[in-house]
Amino acid sequence: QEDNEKSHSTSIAGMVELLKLEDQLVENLSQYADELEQKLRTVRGFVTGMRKENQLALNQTEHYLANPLNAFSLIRRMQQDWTHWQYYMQQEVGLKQLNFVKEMQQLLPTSTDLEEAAASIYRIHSTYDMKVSDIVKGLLNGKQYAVSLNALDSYAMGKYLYDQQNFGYACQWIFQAIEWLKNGKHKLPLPLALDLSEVSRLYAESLIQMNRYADALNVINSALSLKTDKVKLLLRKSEVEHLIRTHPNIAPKPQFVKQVVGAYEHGCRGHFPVRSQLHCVYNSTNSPFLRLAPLKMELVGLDPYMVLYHDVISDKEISELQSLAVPSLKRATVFQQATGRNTVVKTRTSKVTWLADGFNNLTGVLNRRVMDMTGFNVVGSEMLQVMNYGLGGHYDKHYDYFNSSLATNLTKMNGDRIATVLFYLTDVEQGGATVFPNIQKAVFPTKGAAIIWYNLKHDGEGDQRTLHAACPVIVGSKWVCNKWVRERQQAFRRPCLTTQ
Ligand SMILES: O=C(O)CCC(=O)C(=O)O
Ligand SMILES: [Fe+2]
Repeated sequence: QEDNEKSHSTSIAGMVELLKLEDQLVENLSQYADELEQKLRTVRGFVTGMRKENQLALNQTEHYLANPLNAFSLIRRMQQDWTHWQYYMQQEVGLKQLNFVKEMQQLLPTSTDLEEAAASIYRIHSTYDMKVSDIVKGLLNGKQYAVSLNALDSYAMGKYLYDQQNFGYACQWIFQAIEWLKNGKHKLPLPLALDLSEVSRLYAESLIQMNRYADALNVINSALSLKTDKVKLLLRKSEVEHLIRTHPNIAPKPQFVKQVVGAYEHGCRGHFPVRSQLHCVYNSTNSPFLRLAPLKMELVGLDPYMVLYHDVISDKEISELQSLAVPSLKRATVFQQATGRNTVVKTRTSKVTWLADGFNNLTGVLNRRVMDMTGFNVVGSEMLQVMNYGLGGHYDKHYDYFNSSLATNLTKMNGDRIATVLFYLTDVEQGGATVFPNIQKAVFPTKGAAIIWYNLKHDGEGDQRTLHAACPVIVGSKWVCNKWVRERQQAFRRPCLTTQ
């Protein structure tokens, strides 16, 4: 992915500018309609008058022309007026609006944006085991929304999956597009009209890819019975008939790539054992401050050490963090051991910004709170990272610690990431859990909470049980803020809670 790609779909907050742009484009099209209407009204007005005069004359031709005023006027208007009309008709209407649309093209989402958006819908679909027929109707993970997808949306999904050679799922989406088009109720307006024969052809191609030649032939035949462009269909039809003759006993390929439902998916779907609420305590010991203002702490696990604090960041602090972050959100990257560089990857779709410790009062306050919660010193740790997920936003399974044998200079200086502190800045309506598939723990975001875990074992080696992921968001704008606490400063601080 190019650096200049905006990656529109990877953050909900970042997509707000698209809505504003859409507003401008709709207003522009409305002005275009006004201009057309203005011209139309002028023309219609004249036609009425001209036709009246002309009809009057035609009913009594010689009598009409016998009058010198009529004769003169006829000559005059025929000599002059039609030249004016010719120029008037030639004048282009709405040039200004046309230029505006041309100018805005560079700000519109690219084909890469559309692919990413389609990949995200597919990710939601497969991670949560939904049905395409439900999704198009706005039924997401068992919850009905007043939203649906039209034929163009479904076709775009089908086309994307076809290009990904994911033919079984492509078929499901294309089928929905065909149903939509056949159901005459929803007619798409002309400039956007979808050609049913084109859609049927893609459906047939997907079936052919799955060796379902007879089904493909049925689709082609049914498309041929419609008033559509038939040439390509007829050509393909004879080829499919040939395939059927030459492969009479071919077995259809399995409709779907076998998807292993692993611990990760189970966690995302909320199928891990529920945490017992028994381990809820007030922490008033980590720092002198906590003696005055104890924090609600829920023990998630002892080994690896993992706690969930409730109500540790206020709504006011959250909105300040968000407004600080919005202007500088950039697509998140992941450090690649192979190249030693941070790179945009498909496995992490969100936008982030970093806030230096001394950025303002709030960053100072939050860093002190991290110290209170963890008992760790944050000097030499990483900056606060504020993150907003987008459409189907996720972060695939990963460790937060570095691979120590390939340590970077930064790691060497301040040590590895001994602990992760993850503030949840929003609730997430559906999806978006943080899951630890190796230890069967899942935490669903609650606004104001923060989860903390240790990434390293006592010997400083990475603890593989901390493998974790951010599940795809289904519905919601998920905001988090994290702090990676580095090892170097913590020589005497690691609390004795962990036993090893
Ligand atoms: O957003 C989440 O739930 C987890 C984020 C995460 O693991 C990370 O940013 O390293
Ligand atoms: Fe992480």
